[in-house]
Amino acid sequence: MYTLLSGLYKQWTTKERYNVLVIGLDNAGKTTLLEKIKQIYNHVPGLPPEKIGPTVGLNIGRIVWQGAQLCFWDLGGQTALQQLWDKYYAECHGIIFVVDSCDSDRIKEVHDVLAQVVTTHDTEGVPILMLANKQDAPRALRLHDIKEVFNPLAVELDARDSKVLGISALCGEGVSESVDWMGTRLFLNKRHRPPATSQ
Ligand SMILES: Nc1nc2c(ncn2[C@@H]2O[C@H](COP(=O)(O)OP(=O)(O)OP(=O)(O)O)[C@@H](O)[C@H]2O)c(=O)[nH]1
Ligand SMILES: [Mg+2]
Repeated sequence: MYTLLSGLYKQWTTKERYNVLVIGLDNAGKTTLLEKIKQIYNHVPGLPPEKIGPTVGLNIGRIVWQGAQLCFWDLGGQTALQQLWDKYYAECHGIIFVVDSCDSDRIKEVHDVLAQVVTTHDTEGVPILMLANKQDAPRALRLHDIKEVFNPLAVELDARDSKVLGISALCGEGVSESVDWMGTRLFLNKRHRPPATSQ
């Protein structure tokens, strides 16, 4: 009886877990986004923006979305730290690539870094969401211009689910739409990248 009950309990409380990698150049707003996601879904205050410094290690945030656990891995974007990203590719179920829409000088760099990510074998078939962040700033490039950066990558992106969305991680604009898009794609891609389980 005990075994049966504990088995049932385990079944009820076990959740599918999906890992979402949050990457992009330094200063793009990845950690700000993670804090906003935690704030919206976990109803916790989140770190104030002025307390967020450049990421050197890994920040992890977990939320429950439609009964599944989404585990966000926010990595540092500085050039030297980008070498660490590929250690996480094989284990991630989705990728959020954050772009600083205010930094038009680094748009070519954004393209080159993203090109590397999408042409790496371990990210094959993984849904990828590109977020044009800082859309609240008056000098931000508009979504249309940012999309042009991704057009040359269309062939690589074609074989997977991908989307470009404009957001403001600081204000929260577009953040839950981004999580919804990613969550839906993680479920749809389940056969290709099965979720882990966690209690
Ligand atoms: N205006 C505006 N500023 C933002 C937004 N998101 C982030 N920032 C600012 O951009 C700067 C960098 O934000 P972070 O979240 O630390 O950037 P990051 O991508 O995590 O940077 P690394 O950890 O170095 O890779 C901070 O000054 C943020 O306040 C946004 O949506 N709008
Ligand atoms: Mg960071």
